[in-house]
Amino acid sequence: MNFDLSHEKLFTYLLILCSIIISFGGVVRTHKTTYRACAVGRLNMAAAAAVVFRRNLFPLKLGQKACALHSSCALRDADPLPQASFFPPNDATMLPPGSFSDKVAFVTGGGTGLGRAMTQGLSQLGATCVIASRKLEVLQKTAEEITAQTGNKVFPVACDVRDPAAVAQCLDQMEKLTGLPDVVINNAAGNFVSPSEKLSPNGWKTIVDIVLNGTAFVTLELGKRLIRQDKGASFLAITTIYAESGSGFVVPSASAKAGVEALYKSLAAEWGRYGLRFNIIQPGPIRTKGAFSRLDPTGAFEKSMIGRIPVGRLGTPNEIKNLALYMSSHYATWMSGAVVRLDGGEYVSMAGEFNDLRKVSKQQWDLIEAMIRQTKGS
Ligand SMILES: CCCCC/C=C\C/C=C\C/C=C\C=C\C(=O)SCCNC(=O)CCNC(=O)[C@H](O)C(C)(C)COP(=O)(O)OP(=O)(O)OC[C@H]1O[C@@H](n2cnc3c(N)ncnc32)[C@H](O)[C@@H]1OP(=O)(O)O
Ligand SMILES: NC(=O)C1=CN([C@@H]2O[C@H](COP(=O)(O)OP(=O)(O)OC[C@H]3O[C@@H](n4cnc5c(N)ncnc54)[C@H](OP(=O)(O)O)[C@@H]3O)[C@@H](O)[C@H]2O)C=CC1
Repeated sequence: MNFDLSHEKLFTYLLILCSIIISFGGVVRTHKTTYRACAVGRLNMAAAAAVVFRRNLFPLKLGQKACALHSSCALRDADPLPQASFFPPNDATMLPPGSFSDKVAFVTGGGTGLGRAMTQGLSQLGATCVIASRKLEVLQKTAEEITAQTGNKVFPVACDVRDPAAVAQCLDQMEKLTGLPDVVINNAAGNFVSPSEKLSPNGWKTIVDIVLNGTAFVTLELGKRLIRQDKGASFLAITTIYAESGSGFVVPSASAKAGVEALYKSLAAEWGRYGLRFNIIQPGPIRTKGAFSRLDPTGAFEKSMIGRIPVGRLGTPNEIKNLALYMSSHYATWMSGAVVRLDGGEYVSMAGEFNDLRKVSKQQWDLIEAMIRQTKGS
């Protein structure tokens, strides 16, 4: 019998064995690294298997704790590249105080991640905010925390944007609480990575319903009400850089986000006459629990993702906040139909045919140049 076991395979099998031991609650030492299973019960096995998967793709640093697939664990934090020190994020709120005094802002998905950061910024600059999503407790907690910080009211309203009747009810509630908004941010989304051949019709529908139909229901219903009251407003949609390129493994999201961009560009053209502006932000990767737990649950891809961002780091929620505040403010009244990419250069970095030549060393360049110069004729 031919046992073709390379060192690499043996190591993998050893790790799988370790992961099984971990799943029974143990602590295992391999290669001077201590892995403590961060999950309990049934999640133990999945977490440990994820560690094995990740380790085989991108080795963990010695001493780094494995923490995959469990909500009680902090998200992993892959190191930025050296050039990131040139580009530190500036999290301070950029616009002058009072920029949104007497304004009302409506933010979908405002309880978590980027939506929460944008709500915090709007509130800090004087806006009264209404945040809407499915989980009322999450919204309530965020609303209390922000109000305590800024002194301005944040109203939580439960709403599943997939349901047009629920959207109408939510807007009725907002009208009673605050009146119609001056600023609307369509930020709610759903997503998960999956090979397209594994997608069920309901998997497809769920994402398209949240992202495209949800944005359309909110935007059309609010637009009609604003038009009836002859009130102007700024609409902003949060899409993604792959809305433009498309992307495998997130096909429903890519399709729905592209639809959102078409919706917003179309309405910018049609509804300017009613005092309504429509703009789009395409963020690159920003570590939020919502996104990373569904798009890189093992943490295997974070390092390579950072590697292709010219600025050498992920974005921060506050960087999106500052751009969103500007685009929604009275400083940006001439901006409509705009699509602004904020991604540390990731999109162009992935697009350029020759960009992998960044990996070529100085000595290799000398060699390459010499070879090219030696070539005569064609
Ligand atoms: C190269 C690697 C790159 C790594 C990238 C890392 C970082 C990120 C970088 C860039 C990010 C760019 C864009 C990000 C866009 C985003 O939108 S991020 C925001 C993500 N946030 C959320 O998704 C929050 C809300 N999400 C949810 O509530 C749920 O995840 C869900 C969207 C599934 C909706 O929940 P619910 O309504 O409860 O649906 P169900 O659980 O009932 O599921 C509905 C159907 O979908 C199927 N399904 C669910 N998960 C999967 C899966 N993982 N794979 C395949 N199918 C799935 C489920 O089975 C249901 O279908 P059936 O009824 O079974 O047929
Ligand atoms: N983080 C990133 O790297 C990137 C994010 N984006 C975009 O940024 C936006 C925010 O994402 P992020 O903050 O990272 O992730 P989150 O998961 O934190 O945000 C998504 C929000 O949408 C809400 N939501 C989901 N489904 C529904 C629904 N059916 N009805 C109402 N609300 C819903 C969720 O609240 P609840 O569960 O209470 O309903 C949640 O607050 C999204 O549009 C996303 O596509 C784009 C590119 C990169």
